[in-house]
Amino acid sequence: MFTESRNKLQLKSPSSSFLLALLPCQRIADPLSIPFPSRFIPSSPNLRSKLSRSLKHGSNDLGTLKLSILDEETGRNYSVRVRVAVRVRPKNTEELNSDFADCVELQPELKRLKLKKNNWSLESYKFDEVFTQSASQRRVYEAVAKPVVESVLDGYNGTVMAYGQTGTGKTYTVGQLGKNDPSERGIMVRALEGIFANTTAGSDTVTISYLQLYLESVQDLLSPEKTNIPIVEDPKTGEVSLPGSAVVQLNDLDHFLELLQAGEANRHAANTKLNTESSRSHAMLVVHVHRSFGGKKENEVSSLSDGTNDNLASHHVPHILKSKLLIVDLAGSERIDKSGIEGRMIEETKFINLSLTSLGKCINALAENNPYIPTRDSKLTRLLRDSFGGSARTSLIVTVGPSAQYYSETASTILFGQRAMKVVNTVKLKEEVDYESLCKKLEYHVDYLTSETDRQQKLREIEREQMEKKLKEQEALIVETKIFVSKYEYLEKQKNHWELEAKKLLKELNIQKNENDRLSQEIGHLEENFKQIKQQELESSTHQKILADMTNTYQKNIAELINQLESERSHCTNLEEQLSVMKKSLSDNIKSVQERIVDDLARENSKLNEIATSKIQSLEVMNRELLMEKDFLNKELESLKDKLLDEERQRRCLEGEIVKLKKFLIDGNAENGSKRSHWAENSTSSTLPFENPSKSHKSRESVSAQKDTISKIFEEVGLSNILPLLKSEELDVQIHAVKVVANLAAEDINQERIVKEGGLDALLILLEISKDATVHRITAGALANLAMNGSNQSLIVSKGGTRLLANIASKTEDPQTLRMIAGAIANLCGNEKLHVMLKKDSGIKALLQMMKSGHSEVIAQVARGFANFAKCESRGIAQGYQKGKSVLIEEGALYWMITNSSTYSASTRRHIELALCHLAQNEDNALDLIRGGGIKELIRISQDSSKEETRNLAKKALDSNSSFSSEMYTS
Ligand SMILES: Nc1ncnc2c1ncn2[C@@H]1O[C@H](COP(=O)(O)OP(=O)(O)OP(=O)(O)O)[C@@H](O)[C@H]1O
Repeated sequence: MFTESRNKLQLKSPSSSFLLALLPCQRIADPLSIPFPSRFIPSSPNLRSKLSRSLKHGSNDLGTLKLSILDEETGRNYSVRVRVAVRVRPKNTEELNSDFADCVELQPELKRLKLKKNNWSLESYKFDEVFTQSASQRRVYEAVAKPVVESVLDGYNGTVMAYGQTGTGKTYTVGQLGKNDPSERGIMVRALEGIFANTTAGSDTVTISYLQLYLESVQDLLSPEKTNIPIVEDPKTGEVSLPGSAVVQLNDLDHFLELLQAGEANRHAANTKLNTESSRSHAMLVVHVHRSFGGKKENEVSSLSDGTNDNLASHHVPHILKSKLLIVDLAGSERIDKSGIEGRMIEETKFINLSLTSLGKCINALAENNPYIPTRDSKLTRLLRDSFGGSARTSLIVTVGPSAQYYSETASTILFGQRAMKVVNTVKLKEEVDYESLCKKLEYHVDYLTSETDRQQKLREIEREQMEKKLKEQEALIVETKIFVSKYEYLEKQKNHWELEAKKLLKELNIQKNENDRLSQEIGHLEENFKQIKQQELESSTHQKILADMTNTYQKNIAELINQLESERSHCTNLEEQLSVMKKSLSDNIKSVQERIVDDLARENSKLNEIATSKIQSLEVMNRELLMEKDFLNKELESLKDKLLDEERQRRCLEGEIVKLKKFLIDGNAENGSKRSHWAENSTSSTLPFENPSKSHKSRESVSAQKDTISKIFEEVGLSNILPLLKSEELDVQIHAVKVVANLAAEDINQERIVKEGGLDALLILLEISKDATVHRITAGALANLAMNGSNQSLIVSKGGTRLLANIASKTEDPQTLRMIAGAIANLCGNEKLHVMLKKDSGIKALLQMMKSGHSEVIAQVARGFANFAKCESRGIAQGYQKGKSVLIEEGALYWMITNSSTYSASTRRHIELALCHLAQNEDNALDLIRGGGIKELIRISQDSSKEETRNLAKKALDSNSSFSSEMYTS
């Protein structure tokens, strides 16, 4: 349960980075309408210096304390004034029964305390916060100590200290355990609660030491046998440490409560006239916080990676933040005569008053910019050296009693507080690179690339084997084709053979014909002979008988011959018939054989031709492909080898840079340290470091050189190496990579470059495929940042960015993600060329949907989007290239705007008012505005709006729009 709550708190923090990132675009819409979140640092140099100035000149609001966390030069070291609050203790029984009137009067709303000397003399003092007698312990913690604790979690040293006359409530304010009633818990317990809630067990460590300064001897309250512990000042950093004291690593809050109670029991206390439990020593709780970031451990999302500083976190370099929180419960100053003490207690009081006097002297010297600060006069001032005029962020609470009986003590406490308000510290971030984690990360990356190259090589091997197999198949096909060709040649031969056979038959037929002709001629001769014989018969009647016999013989011969002829004829006819049958069958045979052969041959031929051609072609193609593939594979192999060499080179280069950076940091520390020691050595004759322009300039140069080196490393790692990490299978790496890209995208100069190098595409793919809510939130933030750049806007929309953002918005309820998405779409609404696409890709619908989330920051972005959209539309109407009813009205946004124009925060209200006024400039929107009650709103805006420009816009619409005039006249 406990770990869970710690993680939950951590997850909130990264989102705040995008508040900063969104600012430049919001500035375009309406610079004064942007609310400052508590951890927000303005990016505008003017605004920053304005705020810084106002704080230096005594802005007395502890609520705005966080705004002073700005370094106009580096964002890492910065000057901040000691913050002072005053708390008045409720009257005790003695005071309630006494005749003394009150000498203090509070004006909490003005943060003023009036001190009445008598009825005629009254002086008024302004503090950063004043707490009345009824102020709760929680409120005191939140206003005084919480900002310091947050700063400690961010890597800066901090001090919270209570000062006041004895019995005025210092221990109550600081050290109260609240065992039975947690609402009574003092600053120490609440501070540790805050630290535990924002650190991760395992990767972060929290250790404490608890000490008291008694009779100028430092004694360990956790190990009381240790007395006279030496105070050691680091000659390089000036940091104070107590090497002999017990340092206990805390497990949880209960562990701390046990230690605190044990320590309290060892503290010197006594019963005096002014306080039955008067502390006779100054108690100091020292809390050391070490936080690791960017390493291999999970759940490391840090409250620090909020992009407010250009620190190692924003470069995704593993690093450790080391900071120290000092909580001091001073012993009370007292007048020996009034407190009624005696014996050893007089001695104690003298020591207490002496140390407090020397603290007062140091504060006076610092407040008056005195070059000599007498820190060595007492152990108390040596212990607190870093808290006043040093590098810690300090909050002081001064406690006073109400009674006029202690007027002079109260006045002295008030003056102490007033002087402390003039002291300015220069807080410094204590950040170290976690080289071990960084090296591990790089080694992991190299391993990954090596295994990836091996895998690619194996894939190429498999592909090559497959190609060889295909080649073998093609060779088998060629063999098959050759068989087909030889079959074709065999058929060709068959065809020739049958043609020769047909010619032979034709020859035989001709011979038979000639024989027939010869027989016909012979018959003709015989008939001629018969006619001659008959002639002779007529000429010689005597020879008739002979002739008759001869005739008979001849007739017989003729008949025989005729028979013979007949038989020859019939034989001939038979032969002719046979011949014709043969001829026919032969011609049929020849024809069919010829046809079949020709068909077969043609078919086979074309088939074989086709097969052969296609095989040859495919073989050629395959051959070419194989050659190309071989070339490609060779090139791939070469480029992979090159890549590997590049990676190796880059790794070596980074290692070199790390060594350089390490050296640089060591040198830088040494330089800072020597400066510090120089100041320490010369503190009697020189001014304070933050006030010496030349010294502070040097320190700025050193920090900016560090920053340059880190930027250089980043340059060398390069976007091209970071963008592939967006595709990492390791979610942690993916989240860190997208965070780096989002942070880079917050800078104007990076926005076009990220898109050019493929960052936009990578982010859109991530948004589409990732299922992780954190990735969605940071990616949407990165897109919101990129959408600030005009030339990126159309690319985001044309690549489907609006549709993806609308899709995520429809699936999430996380207000931070919705705020990023609404911010991105709001930026796109400021580009009139994209309005049609925004409507088409459901961008306007998504805004309307998100407004239902009810979350004020989301609604503020939605309202800004509507204002941007309406403003562009009204400009288009005025310039004549746009007409018709507003898309916002068509999509149904008007009713919400009219009914909510006076319900939300001031900035949201101003956006809605602006949107309504722009809509009212268009005649085509008039009817909808009238029907929806818009006239009433416009009249209200024209009178009440906090912005003159908006009031004038409303008046202009009401005056110039005839529909409004006639409607107003009628009603
Ligand atoms: N704001 C307060 N509300 C209720 N009781 C208070 C408050 N401030 C102080 N007291 C009570 O007043 C008494 C004196 O307070 P406390 O011991 O904290 O004073 P102190 O300044 O630490 O004194 P000393 O310097 O002598 O140690 C205590 O009984 C304490 O409970």
